[in-house]
Amino acid sequence: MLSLVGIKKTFNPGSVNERLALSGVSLKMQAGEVVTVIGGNGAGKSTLLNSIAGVYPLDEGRIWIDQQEIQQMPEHDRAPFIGRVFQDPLRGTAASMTIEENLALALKRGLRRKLCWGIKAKDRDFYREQLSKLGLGLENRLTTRVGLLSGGQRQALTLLMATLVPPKILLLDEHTAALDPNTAQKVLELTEKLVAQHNLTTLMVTHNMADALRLGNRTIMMHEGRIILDLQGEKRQTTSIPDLLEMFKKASGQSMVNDRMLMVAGE
Ligand SMILES: Nc1ncnc2c1ncn2[C@@H]1O[C@H](COP(=O)(O)OP(=O)(O)OP(=O)(O)O)[C@@H](O)[C@H]1O
Repeated sequence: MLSLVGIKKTFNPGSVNERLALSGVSLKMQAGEVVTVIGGNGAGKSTLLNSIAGVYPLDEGRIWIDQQEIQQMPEHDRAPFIGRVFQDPLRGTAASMTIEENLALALKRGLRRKLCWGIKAKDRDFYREQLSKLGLGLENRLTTRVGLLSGGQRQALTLLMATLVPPKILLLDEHTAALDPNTAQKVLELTEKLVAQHNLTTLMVTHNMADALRLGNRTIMMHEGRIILDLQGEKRQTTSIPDLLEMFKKASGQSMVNDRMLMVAGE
């Protein structure tokens, strides 16, 4: 379904700010597979997701989604089949537009036709039905500007928008990290529900080791731009958080340091 072969990316090559972000990443995912991604600061997790989304050109490597080779395809051409949710709740929605206008935009994402702003009664019924699944009462606030919503409400709406036209692949980049623990839990539950409902092939970066092992069916660990561990099946089911930290130490020769992970530990 998704296939990455030998992805390499260095930022600012040849300058004092040169940063090796991906040093030959290969990964194959089956349709419907949900892979959680963990690793220390600067391991290359976001760069991996950005490479799939086409945010910047790769130095080397090839990417296929289904039979289509996409590494040369510009970001906007990939957008119709890639859903994304970022850490920052402000990024996925347009603050000055209403909830229904945001949903109308999301619905047209997959269609190559001009935007038409007439929102019909039939569309509103559909939006209400979809919003009611979030359990946040947003179905009664279709004409509320999104800028007035809380971070958690915005992130739930972003998730709904990213999956309204089911994407071929869903990329979640620490999408609950900026939320308070209760809201983060609700957004995670919603994520599981939407992913299961559409059987979405998903890559989810998280700093939360428990979530990494509990959610989805496979966990990859990154370090210095490489995948150093790929856990699935029975082995994953019997792996604990201390096991995971030990595996990281063994594979990388270092202790895993991730500032957001430490924040969770301190809660
Ligand atoms: N746009 C960019 N310009 C320059 N350097 C970048 C850019 N994006 C990432 N990097 C660098 O590439 C490396 C990998 O960064 P990346 O954000 O992918 O790591 P990460 O695993 O997501 O880390 P974190 O958990 O800290 O967010 C880091 O050294 C980072 O500083």
